[in-house]
Amino acid sequence: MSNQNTIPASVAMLRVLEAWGVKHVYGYPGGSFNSTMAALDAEKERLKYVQIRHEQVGAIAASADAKLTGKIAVTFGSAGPGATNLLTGLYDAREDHAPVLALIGQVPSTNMNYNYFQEFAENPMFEDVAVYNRLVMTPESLPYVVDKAIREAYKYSGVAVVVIPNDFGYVQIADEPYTSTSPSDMKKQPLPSTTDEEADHVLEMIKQAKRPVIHVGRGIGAGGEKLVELSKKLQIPIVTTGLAKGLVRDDYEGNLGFANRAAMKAAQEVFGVADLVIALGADFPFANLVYRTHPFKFVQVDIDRAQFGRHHYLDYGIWSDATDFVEKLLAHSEAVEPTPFFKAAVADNKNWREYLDKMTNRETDPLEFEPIYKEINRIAEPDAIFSIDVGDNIINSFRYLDITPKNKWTISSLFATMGYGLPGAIAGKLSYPDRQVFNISGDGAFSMVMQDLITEKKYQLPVINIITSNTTLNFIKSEQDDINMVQHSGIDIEDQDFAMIAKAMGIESVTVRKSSELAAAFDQALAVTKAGRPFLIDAKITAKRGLPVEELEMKIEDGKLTESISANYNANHTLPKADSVEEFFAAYNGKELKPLTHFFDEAGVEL
Ligand SMILES: CC(=O)OP(=O)(O)O
Repeated sequence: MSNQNTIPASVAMLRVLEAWGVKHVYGYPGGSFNSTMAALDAEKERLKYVQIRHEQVGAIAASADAKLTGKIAVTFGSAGPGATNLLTGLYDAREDHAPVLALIGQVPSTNMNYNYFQEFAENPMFEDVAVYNRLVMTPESLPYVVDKAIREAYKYSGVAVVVIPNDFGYVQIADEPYTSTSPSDMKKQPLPSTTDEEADHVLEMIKQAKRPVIHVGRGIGAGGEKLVELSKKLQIPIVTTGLAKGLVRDDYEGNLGFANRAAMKAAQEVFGVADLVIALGADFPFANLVYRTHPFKFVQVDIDRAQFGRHHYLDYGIWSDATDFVEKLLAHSEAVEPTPFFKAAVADNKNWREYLDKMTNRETDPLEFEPIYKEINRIAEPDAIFSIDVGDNIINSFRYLDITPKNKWTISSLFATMGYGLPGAIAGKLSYPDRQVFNISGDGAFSMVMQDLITEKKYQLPVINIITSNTTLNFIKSEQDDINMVQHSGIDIEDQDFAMIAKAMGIESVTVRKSSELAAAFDQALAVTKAGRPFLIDAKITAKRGLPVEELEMKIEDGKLTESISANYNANHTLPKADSVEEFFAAYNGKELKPLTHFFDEAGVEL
């Protein structure tokens, strides 16, 4: 090595990240991470260190970054609490299949196994969350292990963990590239496709069905328009999973939206009468609730055969890319005459979407949540990025936010990590500095991470933060309602003046209490963020529940459809009582809403 240039092992490691196109890393320093901190300083022209104020925020930001970009995102924490604080964000990444690299500080190798300050066996803790989980054993292997970790994170769309004894980072090693990234690394795997026989088999099943429904997930990718074509051609309504929102355009009359808890009425009702469900690139975590309500034939199309039968026993499984499946069905099928069932589904959908429009256009004093979404939609640019926190905003944004494939939006879908909105928005703005970014958070979720508003200030990230604040964990309150808890418990939270908190951090802000104040607040948010500064709107809303369409139950017996409200709903002591479906709708401002039975009768659907 004598006549060869050398560099610190930690610098060699960061150069591996740079070679993989990493532009920033999220973390907070600690003594056991100082060799990497020194390297981050040395490499600061090429790799930005983003100083978050809690490791959990860094790990969630990395998860959101990877979900938004599809590329490896990096976070770090030092030994002990720095490492343990990362876990929640790393699980978030694991559950949503995001490639994330976590660099973990460890005490110097010379002190390991002496119960040294902040020392603990870190790898066992990360065993469950990680697809790759290694302790670096020599300084020379540090950059290699990190390169391998990135490859594994990409391969398995998961979390790779590298634990680094601090002293190794200081050791001079040969100045070599340590990675050989090439365009091939980013090549997409060839996707499985649908055979002619499979397409014909499913078309035959569709012909035999009276009420087929397509349940599409994000596996449809860019194939939304093709799916719309198929839906029209075969007269099959589309129900989406939450994550497929925006992939099939909302203004298509046959797109009923999503079923179950965060649901649209027509989707819930039509799903409730389906006799054939085609799950298309969909991993639906509420399948146990929705798929098991009544018998139907089930076709599953997925690029991962290991998913077959995961949510429902299969009548027919096709190992295929979703869009390829749609294209094959288009090529093999003849157009179907308009069917009464499809007509009824479309009319039901129209009735519901008109109700949603009405709800956003109302004047409300005190403020209710729906008009806020009207304002967001008004000022949102066509390619805006939305980071939405866990809680009612998930349901409400599914229902009320206008999203097209030009937008990006990110949520914590399977892990449902409260405190996701703010870190997600930080990631959005760092990775897409030219795009408008919204953070939409409830007061409970926001206050779990609000110290990191200062990060928006520090890096001048012009995020529009909207805090829907009702001093209640409203989503959890609904869950308590749904199990008829006699007394709500633990869901009241103290009011906080978030606008004042923002101001104390040097961030401009405003408090809104009625809908007539919204337009001015959102205009101000637009002006301030266009000038390159973050803004916060503290929207003091009521703690009302949106119409819980998941309480609607369909039954077909003796050739007759009946629709009712679940017995559970009416046993509830806190929600508005309703003796009929019509009364139920009226209790939620929906006098004009009609049950599916009405649309079946109108269209002459024969059962
Ligand atoms: C988790 C939760 O209940 O959040 P929200 O109050 O925003 O619905």
